[in-house]
Amino acid sequence: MTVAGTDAFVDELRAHSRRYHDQHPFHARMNSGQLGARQIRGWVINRYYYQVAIPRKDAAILSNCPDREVRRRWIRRITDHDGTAPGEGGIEAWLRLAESVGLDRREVEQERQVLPAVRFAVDAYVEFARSKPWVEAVASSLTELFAPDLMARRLAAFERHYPWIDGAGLAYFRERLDRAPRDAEHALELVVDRCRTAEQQDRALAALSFKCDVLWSVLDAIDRAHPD
Ligand SMILES: O=C(O)c1cc(C(=O)O)c2c(n1)C(=O)C(=O)c1cc(C(=O)O)[nH]c1-2
Repeated sequence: MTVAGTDAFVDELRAHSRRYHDQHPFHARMNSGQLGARQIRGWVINRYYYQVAIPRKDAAILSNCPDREVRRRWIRRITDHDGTAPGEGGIEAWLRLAESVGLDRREVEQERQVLPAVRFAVDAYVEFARSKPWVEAVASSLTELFAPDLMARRLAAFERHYPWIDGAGLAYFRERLDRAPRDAEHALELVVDRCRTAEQQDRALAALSFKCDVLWSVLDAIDRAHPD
């Protein structure tokens, strides 16, 4: 569909919240305390594959982006995930989450238990960033507009329903509460600024739809593999 002014465009981007993976039945069960330890572990193991793909996806955006100002801000996303020294960064925090749900970090890092459909979906996201114009790849990151609400609900749910998980393991989600809005605001600014024609706006909307599908497919695969 074609949109006109900036407000209508932003409204359409935000309307993708209806397709965000917070609506997925697996997340609904997670947030209402219905998942068992095996299901939580399966989710953490598979989501690790997404976490390690994110900085590679962001490096692909940087490599396609000729604008120095944009690169200067975007590069923070990579150091947020990788850290700047051993023992730091979001991926390390995810591994601590893995340990606090009872997993062995080496087992998680080996990625042997990652489901084929999760690999396909996450690899498709990285490939999208490599092969599409950088602004479209930035638009695909805009699911992060919807992430903070889900993070807040997830934190509350883990503390309330899963007391067997060490609270220190939840640091990753606490950090995302601040970082996701910062990152999403920057991405939204860029997309609104660079997508002026109806065609550019349609491509940005399609990129965001694609990303909603990536996240949904990841959860479909995890849900199917861990019915109980
Ligand atoms: O747990 C989640 O529900 C969730 C969702 C998303 C998202 O909406 O894409 C991201 C993350 N977490 C996340 O941790 C993260 O670092 C991240 C980076 C990106 C991105 O597309 O650049 N999305 C997300």
